[in-house]
Amino acid sequence: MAGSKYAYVRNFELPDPLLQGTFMVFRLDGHSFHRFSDAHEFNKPNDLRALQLMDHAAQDLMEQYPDITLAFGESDEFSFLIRKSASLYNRRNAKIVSTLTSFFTSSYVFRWTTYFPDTPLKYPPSFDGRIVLYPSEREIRDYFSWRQTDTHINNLYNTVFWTLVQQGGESTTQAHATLKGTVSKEKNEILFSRFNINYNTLDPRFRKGSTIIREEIPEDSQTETSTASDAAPAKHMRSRTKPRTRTVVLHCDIIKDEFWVARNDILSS
Ligand SMILES: Nc1nc2c(ncn2[C@@H]2O[C@H](COP(=O)(O)OP(=O)(O)OP(=O)(O)O)[C@@H](O)[C@H]2O)c(=O)[nH]1
Ligand SMILES: [Mg+2]
Repeated sequence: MAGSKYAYVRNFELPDPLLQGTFMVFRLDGHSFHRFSDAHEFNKPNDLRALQLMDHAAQDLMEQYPDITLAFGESDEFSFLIRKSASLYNRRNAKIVSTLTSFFTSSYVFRWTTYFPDTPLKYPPSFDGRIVLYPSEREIRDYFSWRQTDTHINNLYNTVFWTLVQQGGESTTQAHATLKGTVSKEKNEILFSRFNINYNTLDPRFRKGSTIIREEIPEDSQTETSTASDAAPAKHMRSRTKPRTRTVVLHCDIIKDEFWVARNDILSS
């Protein structure tokens, strides 16, 4: 059918392909979550329910998009590694970013009541999203090390800050002043000497963030009701050669070589 006289406006749309053969890192971040966490009374410094909800939305996204091989999340953000060879939406930048951000956001809202049964949503949360391309494995490993180091720095600060306020009776202004200019060692020392808290024994979830990988489901536990990914085709259509996988949340050291050596499939293809 011939286009209308208006159809020429389409020519103003520009292609936005992402370079082939490069790793894509898709990161999303809660918009104004300082306000959102206050409005919904998140526990300070870490709200387990909020973190588990983020993890669940991230798992939903990985189950929807098999090209994602790894995810890492902390606070109100999550990063996803999309394989180099992915042809997802013809590698169109805006299409991938908008669709994945939208899917994650709706999953977050969809599962809200599971984690916050007694806290009605006061307004719709939103997330921003972006993709950064990286040429090689080195940058990918450094990228995830960067995010996990950030988790550590933020969590140590927030832990000491809120301990000074909640257990030390300091005002938030005083706590800021107490921590001003301190290095990690001094923050650890404040926790230990004043509150008898050994930072290294606190829940690794808070110290190390959430790392989500895929693992193969053993053949004998593959049932119709399993929570496996791969947007499961009918059982009789499944390829026998391609094992089904499920996503698993870990709180481990993604910075260490061991993580990558044990899971070389994350960076392959
Ligand atoms: N109390 C509490 N607050 C949290 C938790 N996780 C995230 N937040 C809040 O979310 C904020 C996330 O930081 P940012 O992403 O830098 O800040 P933001 O307000 O979301 O601002 P933009 O991302 O720039 O829109 C933190 O500063 C906290 O205020 C949590 O577990 N407990
Ligand atoms: Mg944010």
